[in-house]
Amino acid sequence: MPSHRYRDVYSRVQVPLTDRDWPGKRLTHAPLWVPVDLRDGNQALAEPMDPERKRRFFELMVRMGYKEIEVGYPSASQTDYDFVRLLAGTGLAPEDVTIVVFTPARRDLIERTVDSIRGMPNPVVIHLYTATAPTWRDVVLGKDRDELRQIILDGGRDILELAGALPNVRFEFSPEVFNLTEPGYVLDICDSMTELWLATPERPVILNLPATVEVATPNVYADQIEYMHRHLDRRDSVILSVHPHNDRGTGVACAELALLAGAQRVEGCIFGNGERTGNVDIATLALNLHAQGVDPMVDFSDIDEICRTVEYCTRIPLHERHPYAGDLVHTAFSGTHQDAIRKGFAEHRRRAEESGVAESELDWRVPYLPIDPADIGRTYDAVIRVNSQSGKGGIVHLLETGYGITLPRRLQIDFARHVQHHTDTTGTEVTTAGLWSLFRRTYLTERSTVDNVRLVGWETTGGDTPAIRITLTVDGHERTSTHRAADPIEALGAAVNEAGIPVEILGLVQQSLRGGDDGDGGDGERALCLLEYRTGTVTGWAAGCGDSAPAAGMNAVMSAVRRTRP
Ligand SMILES: CC(=O)SCCNC(=O)CCNC(=O)[C@H](O)C(C)(C)COP(=O)(O)OP(=O)(O)OC[C@H]1O[C@@H](n2cnc3c(N)ncnc32)[C@H](O)[C@@H]1OP(=O)(O)O
Ligand SMILES: CC(C)C(=O)C(=O)O
Ligand SMILES: [Mg+2]
Repeated sequence: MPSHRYRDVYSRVQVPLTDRDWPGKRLTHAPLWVPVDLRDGNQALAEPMDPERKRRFFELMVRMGYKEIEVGYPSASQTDYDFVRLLAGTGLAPEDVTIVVFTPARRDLIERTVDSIRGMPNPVVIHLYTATAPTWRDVVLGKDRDELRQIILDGGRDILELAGALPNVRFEFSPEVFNLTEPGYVLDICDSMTELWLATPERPVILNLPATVEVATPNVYADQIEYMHRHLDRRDSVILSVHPHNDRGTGVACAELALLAGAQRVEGCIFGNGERTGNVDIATLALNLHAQGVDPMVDFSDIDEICRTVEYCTRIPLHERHPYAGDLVHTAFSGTHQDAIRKGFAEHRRRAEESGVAESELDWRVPYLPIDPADIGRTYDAVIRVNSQSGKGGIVHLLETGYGITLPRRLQIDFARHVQHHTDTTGTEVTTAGLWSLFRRTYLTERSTVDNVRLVGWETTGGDTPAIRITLTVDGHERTSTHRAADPIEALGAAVNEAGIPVEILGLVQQSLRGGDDGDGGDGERALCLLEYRTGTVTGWAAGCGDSAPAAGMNAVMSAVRRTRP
């Protein structure tokens, strides 16, 4: 790799701190969130959102409880301008939602931006940006440090002149590429802006410090933010905001460390759409807080609705492994994880019963699931799925949740071998219904075509000492025998032994069958008998279904008989 072409961040920008407080800090409350999906996210789409998509996205963010939303770059396109006008002219934005509009430092574009917000009943933030880093100054803008400072201050003055008197308007400044800008230079510009805009605690100025292109490990960004936090003038009149991108895949970490370092506000996109590798994902950030016991102050209780809307509006599908929200992130395929999750669920239910606290309110400690999927509106249906990586725990979980069957441990081990063979052979996942069907094919052989032993019928005979009469056909010959037995299952066992079939019943478990995907065990069967038997030195398992426990038991014995005869 031609890695020599790149320089480490320390030789590109001075990292201003040698001692720092942020490593000892903790996240204890949610920051101010500002979704920028309708501006930064939107400008990164191959097909920017049409008005209907913008509106749907906006309504979603309002429903979720965001109180400050960047809605567009009104001087960039008619769609963006019209959307801001729509908000100004309708009650689409609740009165407690602040509308942010974005503009470069160019008077004509600032004028258009201020035009767009006229009559807006909501609080408004006008967000001015200009890149400040050396490469941008030299290569893009062709300005030296002083000239650029002048452009920014001129832009700030234009905004003040055109919108300063509007009582509902506040100001935001972003030194784009803050993370590659000399700390002293960017600090001076930021202080000049808060002075120009007369920042006060009552009308604070937002200073938003972007990692426009992520270039360093998150600790470097945290140092840069802490430096600003410590040195900014009028600190109590500044809302310190961060805006990480995700070029190194560490946008979330940058935002979290920046919050430790003194940031109060985070701009990003729900699920992290945005230029290149995206803006920081504010859904992940919020749910990270939730998973630490901190209320994110945004409602993610219907994550599927959020996913559907974001996917529709951006036309970008969410990855199946996307933190918290992907289709597979609450699913375990691997055996030991499934085993742990199943035990965790059982412990959770038990603790809820014992404590009288609702399962949805109880402390969460199910292994491998960082949060309860139910918190974000997911069911437990897909938590465990079975393939060749799975073990008995997962298989048992699916049969338990799908059909209400609890397999005895030795049968779990026996059946897991059959499932393993099946999944290894097919190379595919097996569903709950598929497991049940495999279980039936393996253990319920009462309807086998190899029908050389059949139970014709049985009845209880009266008298002082009741007995049970069993009629069988064995290899085409009918034979009837009477047995003093506690129940018909024991009698049938004795009858088959007398017929020369050496099946010894070692034990049996009766269970009720609950509806699975196909409604019940099959053919209206409501009872299941699981039976362990021995023939010679070999032990095995058989099962029988029926509309009653005795019927299921008799069928289980016949399954065992047939399993011993080829
Ligand atoms: C990191 C970010 O996300 S920043 C936001 C980026 N978003 C967008 O660019 C989306 C919307 N942008 C647009 O629609 C257009 O770029 C417009 C309407 C703003 C401007 O369009 P145009 O006038 O055609 O200019 P163009 O797109 O080529 O922009 C480059 C010009 O803007 C200047 N410029 C770039 N940023 C800024 C800024 N913040 N303030 C002032 N001027 C700037 C450049 O120096 C360049 O000027 P030059 O033409 O004199 O060399
Ligand atoms: C806040 C602006 C300038 C931005 O989107 C960025 O720097 O990434
Ligand atoms: Mg950005």
